[in-house]
Amino acid sequence: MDSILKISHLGKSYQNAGRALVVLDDINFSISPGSTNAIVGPSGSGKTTLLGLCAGLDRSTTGSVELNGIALDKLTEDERAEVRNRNVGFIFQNFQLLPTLTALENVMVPLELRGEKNIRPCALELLDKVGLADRGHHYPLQLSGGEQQRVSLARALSNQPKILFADEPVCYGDVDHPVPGQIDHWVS
Ligand SMILES: Nc1ncnc2c1ncn2[C@@H]1O[C@H](COP(=O)(O)OP(=O)(O)OP(=O)(O)O)[C@@H](O)[C@H]1O
Repeated sequence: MDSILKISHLGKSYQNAGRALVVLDDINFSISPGSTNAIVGPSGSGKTTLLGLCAGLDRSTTGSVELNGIALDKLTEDERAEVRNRNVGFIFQNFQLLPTLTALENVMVPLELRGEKNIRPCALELLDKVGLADRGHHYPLQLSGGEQQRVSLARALSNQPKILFADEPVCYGDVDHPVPGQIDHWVS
């Protein structure tokens, strides 16, 4: 496969109080398998919007997204969710951890939703990979920003994604715990 992600003539507008705000207009690029890529731009330029479209979290206004050979624009919401489930890991800018669940439980949620077995040891192994095996019983608010981000990374890796999207991945540095080498494609 030439590209794991192919974006063609992508556009996105939001409607605010009856007025259209054009955030993305005619965006074109491809991401090669095995590569690490960064999307860089000023605040408000549309990076989060673009990542959401690439990951199939949202629909574009114009153009197309092809993820791992699948044209997302032609799919229903449920079909897109299934494609995300099988292909995508996503680390949100604000991590989106569930505040009433512990770090371990947060990582267990997607495993449980997929009906997997042995979810506790599996989630513990993922937390171990990001250096947080001993913090599984902590709630998100009891963790630092970088630790919360690593819990979010562990959760994002739980479906062994083919492509990992990370919104603002460098706001917390951690040289001791780089992203595990199992990820083939990394977009941030
Ligand atoms: N759901 C929405 N409805 C209306 N406007 C939105 C929505 N989401 C984003 N926008 C607008 O789209 C623009 C791009 O937002 P986006 O979050 O993609 O930018 P960004 O480059 O990720 O910004 P930052 O670096 O500050 O996080 C902003 O002006 C924002 O106000």
